[in-house]
Amino acid sequence: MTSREVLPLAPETFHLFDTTLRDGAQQEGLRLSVADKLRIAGLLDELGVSFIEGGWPGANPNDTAFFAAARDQLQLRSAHLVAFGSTRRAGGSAATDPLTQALLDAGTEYVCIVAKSHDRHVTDALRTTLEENLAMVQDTVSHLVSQGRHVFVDCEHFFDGYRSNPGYALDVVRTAAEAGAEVVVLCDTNGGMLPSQMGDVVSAAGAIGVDLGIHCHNDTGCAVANSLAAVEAGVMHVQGTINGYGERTGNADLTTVIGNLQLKFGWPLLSERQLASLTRTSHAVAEITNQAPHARQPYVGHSSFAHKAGLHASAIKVDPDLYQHIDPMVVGNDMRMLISDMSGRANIQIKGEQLGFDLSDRELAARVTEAVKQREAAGYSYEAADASFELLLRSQLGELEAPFEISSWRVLTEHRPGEAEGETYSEATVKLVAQDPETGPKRLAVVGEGNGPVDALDDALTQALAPVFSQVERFKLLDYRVRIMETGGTDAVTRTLIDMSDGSRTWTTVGVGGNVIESSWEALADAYLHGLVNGYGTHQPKQ
Ligand SMILES: CC(=O)SCCNC(=O)CCNC(=O)[C@H](O)C(C)(C)COP(=O)(O)OP(=O)(O)OC[C@H]1O[C@@H](n2cnc3c(N)ncnc32)[C@H](O)[C@@H]1OP(=O)(O)O
Ligand SMILES: CC(=O)C(=O)O
Repeated sequence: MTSREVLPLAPETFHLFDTTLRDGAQQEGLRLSVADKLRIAGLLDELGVSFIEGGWPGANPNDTAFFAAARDQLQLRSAHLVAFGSTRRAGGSAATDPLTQALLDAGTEYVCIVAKSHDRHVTDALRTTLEENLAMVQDTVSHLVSQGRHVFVDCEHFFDGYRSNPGYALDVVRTAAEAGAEVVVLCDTNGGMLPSQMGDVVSAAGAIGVDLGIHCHNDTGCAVANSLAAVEAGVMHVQGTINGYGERTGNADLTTVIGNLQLKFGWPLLSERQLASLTRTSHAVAEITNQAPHARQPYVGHSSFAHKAGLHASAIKVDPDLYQHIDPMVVGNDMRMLISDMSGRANIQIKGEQLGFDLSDRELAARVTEAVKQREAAGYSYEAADASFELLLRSQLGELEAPFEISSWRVLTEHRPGEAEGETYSEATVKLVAQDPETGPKRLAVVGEGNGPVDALDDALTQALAPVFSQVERFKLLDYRVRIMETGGTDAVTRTLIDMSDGSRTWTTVGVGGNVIESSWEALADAYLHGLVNGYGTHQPKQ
């Protein structure tokens, strides 16, 4: 881990400003209810951000209701809630502007208003004069200050505005500062900047002598880098969103910004405990917003500390720092070792150790590595299927005492004309021998039903095993993924991955076959085998 002191600024006066609930909610496909917003605000407060921008009161009933609910229900420990709005309408007065009043009615101590700072936006979008826009900034900020609010001003399109008319863009910053804004935030609204272009512009605004903030969008893929460049140029307030949610390509991802400020700049912005909640917060917010987590997200992604290549694993075995820029635990993440055809002995040894097996014997590790490579060549993929890898390992070690053996299975699917649209129905027969721990081998033959062949096989397998292993009734098939693939030659093979759960843990198996039923059956049978071998579904699972 490298850490360096970047700035003379005191970290304790630095603002981490989260706008997930306002700009994050501007993302396509993202919709937050009042309850969602309250939950996310609670998570952000626990994480330790300084400000939580909650939305635009008066712009829509949901945001207005959020601020009303926040007043009654939200008890923030350290963060301040911020209401967002804009400068008053052209030609009006802040004192009588309905949206400015709604901002005050939100009842927050802090407000953030967006102001135009690009001359062409003033003349073409606002359709007013440059002087009137300055008057709008002055009037709105001073009115809000006179009503006891701490005011931040977002200078929209500041960087494009500075390129078009630097004097005017700076006049907007100066006007906001003179009217009482505590922080003037330079916004890369179109997200078109590059890190090397930030410093000079930020320094020019800094010469005005007001505290500056930065708000970057990610249209060049540089939102985080641009934010850090602005911090290096002297801003003391960074705006961003959890997981980089936001309009178009999103905002600066605050999880990455925090990781970098704390672990690379060496600023203790969050406590150790708060920093260790970064991954959990990112995933919890993804869950609430119903967005799939981004596996390769820096610091907090599922793959951020996942190692696949054999050479990497062999060095990691000596010292994990050799292939990791930080200790993943610091941000609440974890190192994962992936098993694949790119594995060498070291991957297998580390993974085996994590699963509780001693693979220190080089020959044994080499034999398992070879078995993995052979099976991967045949179409198996162990990267996501830890449970199948564990079964392979047990079998290679001669430690697999199978609690059941399949004698045969069969599945039929038929279409039955019904009263309306008819129905498709599947029936499966499974014959097996279960090793009853008390009475010995027991031969069982069962017919299962389902709305599809895999469902019917699952039903039959559960029914067949349940008389001997009642815990299988807690096993539930959670997810089922099929992929048709070519392997070396001309024949296609089908690979199936199955996620199974017993309610408290989830495991994944892989099956491969010449058709979808065959591969599904292998993954399904292995999922039951893995669950039983490990004692899942019982109250006291084997360790
Ligand atoms: C860069 C950003 O992301 S800023 C945040 C943007 N977020 C949003 O727009 C989401 C919430 N917005 C809304 O619900 C609506 O746009 C509202 C309620 C704010 C306004 O709705 P409407 O009154 O129907 O106006 P509409 O959205 O069509 O146009 C915006 C108006 O605000 C004006 N306006 C735009 N920016 C500003 C500003 N900084 N200060 C004052 N007025 C502004 C526009 O000129 C336009 O005026 P017009 O009605 O005279 O044409
Ligand atoms: C204010 C804001 O969201 C922007 O300029 O992008």
